[in-house]
Amino acid sequence: MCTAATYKTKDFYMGRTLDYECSYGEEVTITPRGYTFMMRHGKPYQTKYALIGMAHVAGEYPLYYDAINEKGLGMAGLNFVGNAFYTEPAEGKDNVAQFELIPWILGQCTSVKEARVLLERICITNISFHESMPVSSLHWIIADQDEAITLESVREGIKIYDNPVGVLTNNPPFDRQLAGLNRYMGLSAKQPKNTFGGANELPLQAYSRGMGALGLPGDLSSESRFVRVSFVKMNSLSGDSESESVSQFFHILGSVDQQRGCCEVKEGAYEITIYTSCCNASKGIYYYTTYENHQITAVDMNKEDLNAKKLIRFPLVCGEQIRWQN
Ligand SMILES: C[C@H](CCC(=O)NCCS(=O)(=O)O)[C@H]1CC[C@H]2[C@@H]3[C@H](O)C[C@@H]4C[C@H](O)CC[C@]4(C)[C@H]3C[C@H](O)[C@]12C
Repeated sequence: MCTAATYKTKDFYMGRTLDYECSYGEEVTITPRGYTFMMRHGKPYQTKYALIGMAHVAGEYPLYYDAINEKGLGMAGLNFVGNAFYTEPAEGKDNVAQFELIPWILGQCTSVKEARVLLERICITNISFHESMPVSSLHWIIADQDEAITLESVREGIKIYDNPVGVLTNNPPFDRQLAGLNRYMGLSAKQPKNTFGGANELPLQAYSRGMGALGLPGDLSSESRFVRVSFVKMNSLSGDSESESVSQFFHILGSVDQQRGCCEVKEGAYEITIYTSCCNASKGIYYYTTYENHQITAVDMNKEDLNAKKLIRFPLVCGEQIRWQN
């Protein structure tokens, strides 16, 4: 399972949890401007804008899971198993393999508005990066400071949904996830009023704090995480400084954190939150924590040469960094 969310204070933030039972060996990776991608279906393509994100680097190829670009546009791919449907290349379309999609969009768009134009002629193809790698079944959130959309390639074709909550998890398809929120419209951060018996009121009491959100689902299913993180995000309050915003963002995604042992995917294998990211998309900073490193680590793309010829790679800092006080 995975969860992605956006957050706006003075700057625009976007991030995700990457939940899985094994890691593919990812690194924070900067793709500079003018980097050439050998496209599977067409002419080589050069990025106009630099991007920073989490990627598994194969040779000199960054296989991005999520990223932002230097213009403040962000994108994340989340599992969509059983619903994602990619096709053969189509005549007259921009044929883009699933693993090429993030650099294809972020390398040439400055906003969701521009991405929408590009997506009108896209065909996401079912070719794998390498025979040793499966084709991932994903859907994507694409967001900037003004709006967010969800992109799904399903059997009926390409679907683009406005995403007014700025949240994405996994199955079912996004329209059903969003409709699911209707069931929770009574939830509130305020204490509940007693309306239980209508005119025949019972003397019921709110005997504990937090009862306004009673019924908020607490389990790890994708639908429940969608509701929970949407509630937390929509009610979130923080100062707008960098540290207050980043701190609050990690708390938002903390509401869907997965602890080892709670979600068995096969005998003896458990899904965990491998990493949690928070990108300041306005400033080009990638913050992350890992399952075993709760200290926030950051990489600022603007401290690097964005016109470099090669990928700039940062292996993840893993292992708890404990600050001893005595
Ligand atoms: C496993 C990851 C998604 C995590 C997730 O959504 N978990 C939810 C599980 S479930 O639905 O609830 O069952 C996905 C997100 C991005 C994926 C990677 C990226 O797409 C980049 C390449 C693409 C290649 O085709 C496969 C390797 C890969 C390196 C992918 C491995 C894996 O599928 C990743 C890492």
